[in-house]
Amino acid sequence: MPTDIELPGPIVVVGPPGAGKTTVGQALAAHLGMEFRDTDADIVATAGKPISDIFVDDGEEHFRALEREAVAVAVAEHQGVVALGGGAVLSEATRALLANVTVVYLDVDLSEAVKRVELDRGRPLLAVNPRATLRGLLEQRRPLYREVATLEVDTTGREVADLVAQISAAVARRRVDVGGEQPYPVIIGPGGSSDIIEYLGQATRVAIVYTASVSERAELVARAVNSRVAPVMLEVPDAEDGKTIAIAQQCWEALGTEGFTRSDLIIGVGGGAVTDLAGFVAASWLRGVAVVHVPTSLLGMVDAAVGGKTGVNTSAGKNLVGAFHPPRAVLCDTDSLLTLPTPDLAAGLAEVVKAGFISDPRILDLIEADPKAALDPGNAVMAELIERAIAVKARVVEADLREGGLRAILNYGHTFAHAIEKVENYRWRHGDAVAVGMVYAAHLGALTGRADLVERTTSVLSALGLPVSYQGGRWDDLSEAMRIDKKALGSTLRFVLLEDLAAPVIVADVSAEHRAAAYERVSE
Ligand SMILES: NC(=O)c1ccc[n+]([C@@H]2O[C@H](COP(=O)([O-])OP(=O)(O)OC[C@H]3O[C@@H](n4cnc5c(N)ncnc54)[C@H](O)[C@@H]3O)[C@@H](O)[C@H]2O)c1
Ligand SMILES: O=C(O)C(=O)C[C@@H](O)[C@H](O)[C@H](O)COP(=O)(O)O
Repeated sequence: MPTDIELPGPIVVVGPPGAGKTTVGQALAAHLGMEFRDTDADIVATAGKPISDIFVDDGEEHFRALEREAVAVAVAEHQGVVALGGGAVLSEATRALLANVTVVYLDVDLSEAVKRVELDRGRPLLAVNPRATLRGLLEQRRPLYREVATLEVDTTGREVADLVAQISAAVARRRVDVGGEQPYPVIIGPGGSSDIIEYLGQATRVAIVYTASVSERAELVARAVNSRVAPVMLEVPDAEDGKTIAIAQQCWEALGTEGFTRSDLIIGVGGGAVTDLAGFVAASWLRGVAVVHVPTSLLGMVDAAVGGKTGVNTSAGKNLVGAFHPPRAVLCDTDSLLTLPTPDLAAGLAEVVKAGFISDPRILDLIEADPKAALDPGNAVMAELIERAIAVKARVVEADLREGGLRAILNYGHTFAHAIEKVENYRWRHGDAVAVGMVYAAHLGALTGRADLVERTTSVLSALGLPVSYQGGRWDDLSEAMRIDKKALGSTLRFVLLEDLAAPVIVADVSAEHRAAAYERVSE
């Protein structure tokens, strides 16, 4: 995948002897393409003798002072992975050096720690009776490791590769570049929203559009912005209630009052509804000011905030008023996902599944292998899914921003989904509607002689707890709602169907009989 890894500074690895700081630290550094550094090795180089000799000749206190100095230098200079000696956290001054650093605490249970250190007898504090000594060390130091840790990982009985995948997903930021006429980065990873300061440009005024549900996230962004400009906070109604022309109008009024000019900036902090609205306000104010999206929902990260489609709903249908307006950057702070309710995580995964069917079947394999992991924001599987889905969208929108052709494939399942949303007065989650819409499209595909992906579609969506059917007896309303679809040409409806997995086509000749028959099959 065409992605880079960005680190928010060095990653420091701490933990007791036998936890695997060197082995895991080196493997993590290799995986991230970074350098590995070990403060014990730095101390040996500075002192010109082995650590055991420093303990014997100069005493532990002297060693801790050398260690403090080595940690201070490493944290200030190094951008890779730094492993500290097991006792480094004993010094309060050393712990203070770790206050604003990403620290991974590797833990291990006593028996496995004993086994591991018995293979490595060169440790001064473990020369005699390692089991009792280790037990004492673990009891004394565990609270101190926890005090400095950003992430705690139990290494007992686990493979190094598995640990590396978990840690890198949890601490490293990834980047997907969206190319095309107006390129921009999508940054993915924990804590990413604080990067906002890099994307303020020349702005002397900044407006943050957000909903009450994510006020803490908006506050974090506001604090970061505030070091340059005091932002105007524009709280809007939640979800689709905020995606209206009336709310856009209120935002325009606020921008007018604040005297927003073309060099100023709008930031959307929230789910897809907020980023669609904020993007539309930015696209229309003075015919276009910059917008940075900080999506807080999974669906916002993998789809809505990326690609430059912005808009609001009207009484005639979903997203019928809008503009193509690419953002300056998209900051996917995956810490946000920790507060997102599971049904909203699942709804976001519906768009990820879509990316799997239209372009990247590895997504489907990953979800089918472990649907629970796919729904777990702390799991490396979810991190990989986010990145893969964004990469699919990036490759499509950079080739066809204004949906002249290819981009329509991103609408797979959406003709029926948007009809459900309209008929349900926008009270259905978008992702839930897309799930049912994909089952409908799979039936249409099978009915029209293409690949039969109905079983795979329903099973992968059901595994995520997503709906796969819709109530019967609503065909007239639904087919009326489907008439106003942005893919339609004149009175001809066009559907995205799959010739096969990852082989989408845009089809204009789906008969009324097939459309109605697919509804019968998807209805409960
Ligand atoms: N522009 C595009 O390309 C594009 C693509 C896909 C979807 N969309 C649009 O995106 C919208 C759907 O996005 P969505 O699923 O994010 O819905 P949403 O914006 O309505 O958010 C869903 C719910 O989650 C809450 N929420 C968001 N982040 C949270 C967090 N971190 N913690 C707790 N609660 C949180 C919201 O307040 C809301 O109640 C639809 O309007 C859809 O049309 C646009
Ligand atoms: O980005 C696109 O293009 C998409 O179609 C992505 C869809 O997942 C998304 O729901 C989008 O908002 C639908 O666009 P619309 O043009 O059908 O309103």
